[in-house]
Amino acid sequence: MSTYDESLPAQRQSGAVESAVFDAELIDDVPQAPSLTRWQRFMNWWQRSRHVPLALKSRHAAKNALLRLAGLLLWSPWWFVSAVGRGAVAVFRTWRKWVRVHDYREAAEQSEKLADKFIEIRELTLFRWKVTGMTVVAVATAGAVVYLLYGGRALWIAAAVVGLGMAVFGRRKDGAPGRTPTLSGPRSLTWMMDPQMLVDAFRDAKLIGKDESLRLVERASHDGAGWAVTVDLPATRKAADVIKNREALASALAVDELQLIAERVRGRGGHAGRVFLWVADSDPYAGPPLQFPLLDVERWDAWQPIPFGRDARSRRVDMQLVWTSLLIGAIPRQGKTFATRLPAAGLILDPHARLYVFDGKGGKDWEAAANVAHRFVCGDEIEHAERIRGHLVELVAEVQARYARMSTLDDDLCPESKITPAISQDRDLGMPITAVIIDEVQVYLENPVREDVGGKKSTLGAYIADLLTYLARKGPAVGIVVILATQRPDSNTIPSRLRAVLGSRFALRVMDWRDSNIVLGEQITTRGFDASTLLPGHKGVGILRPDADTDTGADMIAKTVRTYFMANPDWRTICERGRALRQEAGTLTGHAAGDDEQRAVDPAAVLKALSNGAAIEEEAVTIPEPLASVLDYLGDDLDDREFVPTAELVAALDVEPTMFGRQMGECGCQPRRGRAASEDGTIRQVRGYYTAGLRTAAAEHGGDG
Ligand SMILES: Nc1ncnc2c1ncn2[C@@H]1O[C@H](COP(=O)(O)OP(=O)(O)OP(=O)(O)O)[C@@H](O)[C@H]1O
Repeated sequence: MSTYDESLPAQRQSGAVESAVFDAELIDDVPQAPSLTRWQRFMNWWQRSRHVPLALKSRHAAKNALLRLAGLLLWSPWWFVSAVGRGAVAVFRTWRKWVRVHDYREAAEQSEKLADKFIEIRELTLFRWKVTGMTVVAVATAGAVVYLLYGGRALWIAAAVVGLGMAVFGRRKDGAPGRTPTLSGPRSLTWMMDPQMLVDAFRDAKLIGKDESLRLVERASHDGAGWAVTVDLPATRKAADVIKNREALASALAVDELQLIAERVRGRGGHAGRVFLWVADSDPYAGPPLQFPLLDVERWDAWQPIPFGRDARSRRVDMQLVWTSLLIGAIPRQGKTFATRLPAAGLILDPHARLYVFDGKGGKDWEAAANVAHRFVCGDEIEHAERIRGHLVELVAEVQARYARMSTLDDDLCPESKITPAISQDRDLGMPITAVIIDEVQVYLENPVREDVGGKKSTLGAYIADLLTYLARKGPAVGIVVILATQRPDSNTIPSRLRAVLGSRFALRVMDWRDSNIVLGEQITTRGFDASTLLPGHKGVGILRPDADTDTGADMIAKTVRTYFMANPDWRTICERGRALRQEAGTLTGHAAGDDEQRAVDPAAVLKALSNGAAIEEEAVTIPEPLASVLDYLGDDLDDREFVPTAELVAALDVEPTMFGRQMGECGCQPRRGRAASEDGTIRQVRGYYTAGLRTAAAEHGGDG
């Protein structure tokens, strides 16, 4: 999947460099292009010169400088008042400590000599109270004298001087803990005025240490519908951790996590510690639906990435279908069918593409595709599931035949034993790009009808899962694309062996983080992506995890995408256009051409293919650490014991307790209070893990629980 910006300027890497910034240091390490002309040389000098003020170097910088100045002026009274307030509190605290002889008292307490020193401390306290009283009287007298001699103005001047002193005393110290007090509301506005706010937010979110700082590659600036900034983390910190803990950073910046985009800057000009942050001014997924760009297109090439939606920064996100397969999961009414119809539309507009469309919902949503699909089944009865099984068996045989046919092609036409555009469009070879699109696939996968598969007892649903697994595993190389959509993304419905071979994933809102992991892949929540946190009102918004093996998915783990909207009449128009294109090209076949007859296939060959292709193999069980070690340690005790104290596990596994707790949480195991016998035999309440919870978590990760 690829993203590119049509409407916004690309993320700026070059640009002006600020000479002095609060706590942060600005750098400019992006290479400049070699100057050619005199004008370019002059501009080069102008941009680099220390003597030319930053604000004169570009219109953008001038705008930012003006905004910054306006901001400074606007905010300065507030800063002063709050600094004086902090100063007053600090002065009061210091005085209180002094008057109560705090340090002396503490030292005596620590050396357990408080009783001996009590009289001494009391005397000193009384003396300091007297000094305080005398000072108050002296100041009041001095105030009265000044007022009598010089009038009220002198008192105001004195108050201002004292206020200034308080402000200096109360100025914020670097690394002061806690949230930075500011006016409520998003703090993105303040970034550009005060990079220290950003540094504080990183500290508050525990992404950098108390004594660490950020290096701003470029000062925060307005970019599109939000504020952008690129920062370098301290040497020991990783950009991936910022992405992972985006929610904490969003909280520190007081914005919704959907508004905060954190991306790694990779390749040239990037490194493992460089993060690009973008905070949307408002909800980036609100507003009128986005129109599907292919509505205005006469035809499309299935080999081209298909427009799928836009990310928060309004950059287009495309989806490459050839070479991969797609799983779409969501709870009902979030836009699953609409999202599934987008890649389908791209394929429909390619007259060379062949479609197998199966709709388990049985409504009107896919009706129009019947006019263009080679195979079409709509309904959730047993007869529908059986017909689908027949069509999938036919397709498995077709995959085998394609492999056999490709092995006879010469190297010019087929250089890599893989389908090419030329092969897929050559009608004599009969290997068009073929998509199997199944909406509400769980309807068929859960079909309990008993089925005898090659002498083994199975169910119709399990057999369909095996066939789909084979197609998703072996099909992409010969031009088969599998697209499955489900409203029940749980591990029982979509077997892990099938999920494991579905390369691209798209999760609209789901019930909880486990379902999110099931659709998007294990551990994705720990990398900062959780589809259960998407908002119900955000129809059509989901997290896309592209196939890392495709060109368009190589550079990103996942991203939140707002899918294009294609209303039913537009969908029908696209299907009609697809039919007309096929009629013109002579490629209208199967159901759409009134031919529903299944090709004769050798069932034994299909069964052999399934077992040879290991489609019925179970996916390797990968239980993440430290859960795997905990299960290892408990062994048979997992069934015999009800509760294991955290202290016991920490000691047995020799791990750091805080980190252990966090990692167990990421594996889905939360510590609870339980009863355990201590060394002296007494029963005590301690924190630990119930073995039932450990078993459930293990099962979630594919173990036998
Ligand atoms: N990209 C989008 N932008 C705006 N609204 C959308 C988008 N996609 C879907 N919707 C809205 O969401 C509603 C539900 O969509 P859809 O029918 O695809 O949901 P679903 O998840 O398939 O539901 P079900 O599981 O009940 O079939 C639609 O009526 C549509 O108006």
